[in-house]
Amino acid sequence: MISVEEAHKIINAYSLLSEPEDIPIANLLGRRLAEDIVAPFPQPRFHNAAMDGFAVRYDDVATATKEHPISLQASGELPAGSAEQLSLAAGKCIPIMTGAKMPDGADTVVKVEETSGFGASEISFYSAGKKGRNIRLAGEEIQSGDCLIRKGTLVTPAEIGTLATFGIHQAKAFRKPKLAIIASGSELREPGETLGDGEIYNSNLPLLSSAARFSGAEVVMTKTLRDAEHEMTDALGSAILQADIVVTTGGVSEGAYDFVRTAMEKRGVEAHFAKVAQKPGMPFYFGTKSRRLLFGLPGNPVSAFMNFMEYVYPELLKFAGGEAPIKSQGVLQAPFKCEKKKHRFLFGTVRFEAGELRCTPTGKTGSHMLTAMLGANAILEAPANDAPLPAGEKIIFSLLPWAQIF
Ligand SMILES: Nc1nc2c(c(=O)[nH]1)N[C@H]1C(S)=C(S)[C@@H](COP(=O)(O)OP(=O)(O)OC[C@H]3O[C@@H](n4cnc5c(N)ncnc54)[C@H](O)[C@@H]3O)O[C@H]1N2
Ligand code: MOO
Repeated sequence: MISVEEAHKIINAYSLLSEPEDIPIANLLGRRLAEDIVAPFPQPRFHNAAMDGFAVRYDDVATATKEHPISLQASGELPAGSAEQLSLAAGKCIPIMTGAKMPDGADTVVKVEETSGFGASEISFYSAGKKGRNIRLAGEEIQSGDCLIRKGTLVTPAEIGTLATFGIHQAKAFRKPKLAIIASGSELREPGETLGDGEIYNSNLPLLSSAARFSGAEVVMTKTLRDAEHEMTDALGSAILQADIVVTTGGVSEGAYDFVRTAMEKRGVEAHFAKVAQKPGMPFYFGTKSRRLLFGLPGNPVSAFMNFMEYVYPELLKFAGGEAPIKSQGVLQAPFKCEKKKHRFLFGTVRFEAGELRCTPTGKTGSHMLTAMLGANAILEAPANDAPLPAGEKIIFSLLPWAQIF
């Protein structure tokens, strides 16, 4: 049996990173970038008007007031998008719209509200504002060649908008992992079916498939098997063909019908460990085969879920160019029952109250008690300890990916 730290160390040594691919901007949301994005031109690209109004030489209107307006002759017009490079002569003004290129010789834009308005050949100016006012200068936001977005960044609407601003219609991004999930257990029936004596519903498949989607992974195969070695060997064979990461639940401990380890061996998977000193989730297999990671999770739903979040979820994120989620610390509001020789994981709640993060563990501690997860927003954890951690002690927690601190 190895420790949680050792299990992480071994899995980390086999972490996968997908090969980058060119992705059009419409499909980039939620992906991690596999390249730095560099500004192909300055932003703004050219000096342009920030207001609809008149391009002027400031000195021509410097003393204008409502009581003593100054009149200038209007010539030409500059709507946004105009390629014309006009030149402003002294004593004149040019009507200009927001976003239009500044004419040569102009140093200020007076907005139309501070004038007699568009449409006449003679314009009265009622105020000049400040020299340089209402002009967006070329490069004031970004210089050509500046790094806009770093490799590894998760693409959100902010990145999509920035790429579009610079006319970038595709970028190199990491592929999302393909995940296969296999549930084994002759006692399992699917929700919607009728239960026979001694049977239970298969909660692990829907539980893990739905959790996986929050990582961005693509679930390419789900299968439920009876406890028969050839069924597991066949399913592993097709999972290895289709998926980057394979997860099984059940059949991984000491029972007479626990075939995961032997089926993995038959498929030529190299085993790295099969037991971790933790509760829940102690029977836990990890193996690798030709750029595939294979996780044999225990059948108990809480155990399967805890191990999925602790070990598999980070690998799904890393495959797609991300990083393992960061754990935080809060203050216990009730005692946390530790295990003497095992690392303990429990569902719990984290609230922000009186300036601190307050953590309360669930009272449902059994690894078959999946309803302990209802209302939980975090997984709390503590290393092996002879006594419970008392209220007031610090406790480590991981926020569930779909939850918030309340
Ligand atoms: N002699 C020993 N027995 C057990 C040990 C042990 O070390 N020695 N470990 C116990 C622990 S801890 C766990 S956890 C379980 C893990 O066992 P398996 O991974 O082999 O899982 P199964 O025996 O197939 O199932 C365990 C439990 O979970 C239920 N189950 C299975 N699959 C599903 C599913 N898809 N949806 C809902 N529930 C599921 C199954 O009916 C069992 O009740 O082993 C202990 N035993
Ligand atoms: O490792 Mo098991 O999950 O304690 O029931």
